[in-house]
Amino acid sequence: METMQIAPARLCGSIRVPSSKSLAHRAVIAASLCQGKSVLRGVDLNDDVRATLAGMQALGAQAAWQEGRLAVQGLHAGERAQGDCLIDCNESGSTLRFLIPLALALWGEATTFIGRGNLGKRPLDPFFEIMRAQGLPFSHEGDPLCLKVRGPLQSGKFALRGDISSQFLTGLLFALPLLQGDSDIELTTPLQSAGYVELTLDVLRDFGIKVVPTPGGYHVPGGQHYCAGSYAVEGDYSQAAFFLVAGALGSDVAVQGLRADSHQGDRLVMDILQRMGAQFNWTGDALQCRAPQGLRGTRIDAAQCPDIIPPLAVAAALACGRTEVVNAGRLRIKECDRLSAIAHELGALGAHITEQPDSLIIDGVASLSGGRAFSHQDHRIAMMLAIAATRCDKPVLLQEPGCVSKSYGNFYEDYQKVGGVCGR
Ligand SMILES: O=C(O)C1=C[C@@H](OP(=O)(O)O)[C@@H](O)[C@H](O)C1
Ligand SMILES: C=C(OP(=O)(O)O)C(=O)O
Repeated sequence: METMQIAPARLCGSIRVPSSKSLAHRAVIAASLCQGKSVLRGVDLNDDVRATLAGMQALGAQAAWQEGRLAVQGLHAGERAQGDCLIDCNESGSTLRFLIPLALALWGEATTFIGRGNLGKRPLDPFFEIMRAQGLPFSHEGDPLCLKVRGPLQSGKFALRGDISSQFLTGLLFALPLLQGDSDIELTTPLQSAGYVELTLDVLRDFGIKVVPTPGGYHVPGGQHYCAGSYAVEGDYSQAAFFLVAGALGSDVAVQGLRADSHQGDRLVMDILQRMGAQFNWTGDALQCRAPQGLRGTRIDAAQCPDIIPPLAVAAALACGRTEVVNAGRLRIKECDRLSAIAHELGALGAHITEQPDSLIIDGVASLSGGRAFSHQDHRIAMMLAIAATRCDKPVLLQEPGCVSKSYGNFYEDYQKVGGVCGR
């Protein structure tokens, strides 16, 4: 097992966060569905976005790098190669759940989705229900993932749960405009991770697609065409959260590349850290977080912002008093059981965390001790532990650090650039 030693060190300097993984997935998909050529600026080709790009290429899109920009030639319906299609999602839930409805809508033959890690164990039931209701054949093995599906998906009424993953809704919103008839999606349970659906609607609008929100869901006119254009992917708040938390814990890091008016749901990291006593300061596009009086515990609702809970747990572990992270059960169905991983791994470093079925109770301590900790092969757990190391008394010995490539391939380079001390 590979181990990285991360020595305690206060971070100091400025970093440019990678572009938003969520927006990059969406831009690549939308551009791939256009009839012409689109140019995407600022795409960070992490493992997940690479899987989405390769998946859209398997469905018939073409892509090439031109002077640091990604030129995407959309797929032409009816001109695709015939035969079965194989899509390797690697460990990306977004790729899998965004591309299943597209494969059903676009590909006449069978499509096989494969993947690794935890992906085969993450839920797909809302799509299974739709395929059953429409009489579409499918077969599924979870360990490792091997899902075979076959369209054609028909327009119409879709009843969809909103409280498992918003990614099912995003997948349908990409595919339904391509069908001949109109569709209506009715959410049968309240939508969680709703900010991600806002990002989907933003990108759809940018590529000329109309979706009409209705009281209980969405009306999606059929027969629409994605319009090619140029699109710039903004910086990622989910990744910035790690360095903003480091700032709140005494480091001096400026985070560049974020939009102050972003629609990313993980912008909530600023509101939550502010509630804990942190202050934010923008200088141009550089954002800095400080907490001169220290942090205090608070109540954090994870329902709309699951991805920022790992860094916020580090902030809470070192805050004064108790933090409750509630509505957090869905963290168990990510790349690992994140609720359990946060409690165990920060606990191994000296944090006081009690894990409950749907929540974490975190009682702040003055400092962490350091020691051996495991990433669970989950990028956000690895980055969480690196940020915790900035406030440990002794080094953190991080097992399996390489998983950061899922979303932030240069994480350790950036970490070292601002004075972090780590080596294999
Ligand atoms: O649509 C997206 O880009 C994402 C949605 C969220 O998933 P859930 O909707 O399953 O919470 C989030 O956790 C994931 O990292 C990215
Ligand atoms: C859960 C994540 O991504 P996905 O669902 O796309 O695998 C993540 O990036 O934390």
